[in-house]
Amino acid sequence: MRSLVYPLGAFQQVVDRFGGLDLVVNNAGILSEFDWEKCINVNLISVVRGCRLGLHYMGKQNGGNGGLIINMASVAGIYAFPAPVYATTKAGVVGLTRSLGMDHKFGKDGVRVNVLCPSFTMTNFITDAKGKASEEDLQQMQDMVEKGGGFLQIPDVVKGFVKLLDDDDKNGAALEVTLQGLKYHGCESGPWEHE
Ligand SMILES: NC(=O)C1=CN([C@@H]2O[C@H](COP(=O)(O)OP(=O)(O)OC[C@H]3O[C@@H](n4cnc5c(N)ncnc54)[C@H](O)[C@@H]3O)[C@@H](O)[C@H]2O)C=CC1
Ligand SMILES: CCCCCC(=O)CC\C=C/C=C/C=C/[C@@H](O)[C@@H](O)CCCC(=O)O
Repeated sequence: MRSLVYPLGAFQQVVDRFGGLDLVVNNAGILSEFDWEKCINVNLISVVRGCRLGLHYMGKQNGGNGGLIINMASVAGIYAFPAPVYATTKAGVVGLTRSLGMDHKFGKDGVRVNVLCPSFTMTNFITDAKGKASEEDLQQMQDMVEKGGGFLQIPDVVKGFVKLLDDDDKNGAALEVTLQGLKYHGCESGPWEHE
């Protein structure tokens, strides 16, 4: 996903084979605090690229039928997190989603955009984390895991994903997934919205 060539080819292959596109999930993500530019490329720039391709192929203004984009961010994109660059990329994905989910954009392209923000989930991401951030920060993360009651399992995140598929009235919203359950972080209106 770090260049346009491959994803563009993949999107076009899907459209050619299935006659259209209904759902885009921008899932790829890494922890890489030392090679931080790689982290920004994979976690943020690639997600912008995936959203733009999804809007290109699904957008009604381009002859598409509308659709849904689900971006994978993290609770680290909402609250402070010991890996600052990783957190920055995830906060960027949350901001991107909220902005793409504005009503006037949906009115034009008919594409709903949401973001899933899980907490610590036991996947290869965790078992491969050693060396991707400082020992001190990784220890802080482990302390957070223990204070939070442990790791989510993949089915817990899937529940949040399915909720986003179903809730078609939450355009632009972020859905937080923790061991305490699912919680929407809506699109708080800005100061310009107030009378
Ligand atoms: N595991 C966790 O604790 C949490 C993970 N997330 C996010 O969930 C998403 C999925 O992560 P996991 O499944 O947990 O980790 P994972 O490491 O098991 O999966 C990440 C996937 O991204 C792919 N990927 C990495 N760089 C890529 C690139 N340049 N181009 C194409 N694909 C690439 C990898 O091949 C891998 O399949 C990530 O965005 C991650 O930041 C969010 C919150 C918590
Ligand atoms: C509260 C914010 C949670 C955000 C979680 C994420 O977005 C992804 C997690 C990012 C880094 C996690 C690193 C975890 C480090 C330690 O838990 C790890 O060293 C423990 C080793 C786990 C194992 O192999 O059993």
